Amino acid sequence: MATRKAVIEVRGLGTVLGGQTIHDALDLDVTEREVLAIVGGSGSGKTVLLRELSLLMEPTKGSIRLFGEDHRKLRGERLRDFRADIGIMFQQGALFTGMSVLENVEFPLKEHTRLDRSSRAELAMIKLSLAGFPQDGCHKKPAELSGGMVKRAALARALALDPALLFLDEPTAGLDPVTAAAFDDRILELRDLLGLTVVLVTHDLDSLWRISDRVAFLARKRVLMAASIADISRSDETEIRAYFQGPRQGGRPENDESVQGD
Ligand SMILES: Nc1ncnc2c1ncn2[C@@H]1O[C@H](COP(=O)(O)OP(=O)(O)OP(=O)(O)O)[C@@H](O)[C@H]1O
Repeated sequence: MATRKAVIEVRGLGTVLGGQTIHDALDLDVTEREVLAIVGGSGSGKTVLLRELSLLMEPTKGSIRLFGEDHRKLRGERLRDFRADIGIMFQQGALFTGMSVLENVEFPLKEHTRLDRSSRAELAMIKLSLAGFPQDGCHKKPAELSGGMVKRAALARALALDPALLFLDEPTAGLDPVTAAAFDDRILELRDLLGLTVVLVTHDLDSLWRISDRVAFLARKRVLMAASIADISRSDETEIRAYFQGPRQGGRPENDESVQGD
């Protein structure tokens, strides 16, 4: 099988925020069409890492190569182009509350393309449909939507510019298990259909088993281990054991056949 290209290569990343070291000498690779989940205890720096990988925040040290390009060389127009190739779904959806769902999904198209209004609306409807958002709800405001619908609208907006790379911050948080599983399945379908590379932060163990190809476990300010969820959950590292065998996790069978390898 042909080797897959690296989409993200992180080397020696360091982050200091408010005098506190969050990451130190952190390395991570993500390959094309991979679903990589970032996990770790609260405050281990998952969201900060996601923001750095998605070019929303500059690390203090080290390099992030995206599609082979060093983030430090991305400026002005080039940075704008790169940002357009990245879809981000924030934790609470981060939809504009004063706009309808359709206007929210149209927004990036308005910012980054010269499409006219009707073409924008047409494309936005396609993205909403890809995200599984019901057509008849597209004129609703975010406050009128259920949690699951907010996530789907936010996903549609993240897909607006046909990104190659999709970042999801706790996509299933706050969803009931059935809605969460349906959302996970949608992510996998989109990965296959659109050839996306997906990086997500999650605390949802069901999601980890269902969709991740690999899991990067953050502890001691770095990626302590990056491997399949089956391997990670069997690790002897103290932090990993504590995380997966904590009182709320329940554990998983040794040979869970629903798990798909690389
Ligand atoms: N803008 C900021 N300024 C100062 N400190 C920050 C800033 N953003 C995050 N931090 C700190 O960085 C650390 C890591 O935060 P982060 O949100 O990445 O953690 P996390 O692993 O995503 O946690 P959780 O699972 O609880 O969401 C925390 O101690 C947080 O207080």
